[in-house]
Amino acid sequence: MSTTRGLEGVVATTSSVSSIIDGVLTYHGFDIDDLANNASFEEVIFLLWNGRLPKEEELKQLTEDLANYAEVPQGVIDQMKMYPIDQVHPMAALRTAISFLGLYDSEADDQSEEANKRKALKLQAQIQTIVTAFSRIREGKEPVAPRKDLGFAANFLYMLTGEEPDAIAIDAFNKALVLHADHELNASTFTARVCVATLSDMYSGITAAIGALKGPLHGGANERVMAMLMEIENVENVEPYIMNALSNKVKIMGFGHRVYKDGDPRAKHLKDMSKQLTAITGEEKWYEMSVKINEIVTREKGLLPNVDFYSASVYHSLGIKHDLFTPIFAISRMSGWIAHILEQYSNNRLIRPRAEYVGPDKQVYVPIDQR
Ligand SMILES: CC(=O)SCCNC(=O)CCNC(=O)[C@H](O)C(C)(C)COP(=O)(O)OP(=O)(O)OC[C@H]1O[C@@H](n2cnc3c(N)ncnc32)[C@H](O)[C@@H]1OP(=O)(O)O
Ligand SMILES: O=C([O-])CC(=O)C(=O)O
Repeated sequence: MSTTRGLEGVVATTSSVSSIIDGVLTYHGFDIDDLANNASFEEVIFLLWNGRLPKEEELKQLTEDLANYAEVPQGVIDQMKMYPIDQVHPMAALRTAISFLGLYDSEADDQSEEANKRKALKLQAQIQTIVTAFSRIREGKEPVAPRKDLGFAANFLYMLTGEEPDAIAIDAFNKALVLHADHELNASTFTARVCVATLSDMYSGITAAIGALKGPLHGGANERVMAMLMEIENVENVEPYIMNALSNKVKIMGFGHRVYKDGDPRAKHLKDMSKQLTAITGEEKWYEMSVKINEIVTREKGLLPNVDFYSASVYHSLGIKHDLFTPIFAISRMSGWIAHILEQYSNNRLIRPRAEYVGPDKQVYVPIDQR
């Protein structure tokens, strides 16, 4: 038996949801650059779930369905009010709330195509209601109900603040959602596929995926990038801070990638957005510091920024609390997780690799009083 640490380079499944080939990311064959510049997140959801772009009527229907399903059962809100708010990270809250949401769905274990389609819509619509409701509950505010006349990106910002967002914020948030929607067999998507390959239900698959996304080597890096920027404080401090971190073998969050070695194609979009948004807020220093960190880490380690690096200053500029950055990633990635779960169900086989045993051999049981 041979092993590959971290399964690097191992091809574990076929998929037609998204691809990374020669550093180019596509969703079902559409280049991410094309989608980031042109598509709404709703169009991307349709694309990931159906393998083609929607016609006008189909997009209208999906947008309406998402709005109609956006309200979460009151029990989920009431339960969130009982979380030990002071010590709960929003990703932990989200993981628990999504699992709890499954208890309210009488179709949770019905794996017919129609039931799975309804669950997909509910999960995609309700994840952002949960994230925004939790954010408000912990601030002692009542959740804001979703509005049927707002699109997906606008509804998130509206439910978070209770105020209608402006066009620039909606556009930026939409683009961020498009950029994060899917990414081949990343750790959380693989987790979701392993889970549902036992023929477990969609809520279990998504709950497992949220747990995997939460870690700092995956989606949890974006929040930590902002924490690093806050700690560094200004452009002058960047060089000594980063050099010191590197000499102490501290990983710089938002850099490096298992698959991309010549750069993450999503990062340039987020970098442009960071520049644009920090100019609007008058807090250009976050962009300038990010660029400087980028220069040093690339110069010293040859590492390039991944999707999590510039997204930090983008979300910060949109006025979003830093510990909501990873839940936002989950809101977007929900679309990809669901696409992969549906693909897994459609051609399922249990995922069960082997482990090469490296423990002791030929042990003999010794009664407890003789050990
Ligand atoms: C959405 C996403 O999930 S994108 C990734 C988000 N995660 C991060 O940004 C966290 C920081 N980055 C990392 O930890 C890694 O680059 C990963 C997890 C993304 C990829 O990891 P792997 O492919 O397993 O690379 P691995 O962790 O083995 O690193 C290889 C070498 O590069 C170094 N390295 C990799 N990333 C970094 C980094 N961000 N800062 C400093 N050094 C790094 C490692 O220390 C290691 O060096 P060594 O060989 O001297 O020990
Ligand atoms: O693909 C990965 O390993 C991580 C990543 O960039 C993502 O999930 O977007």
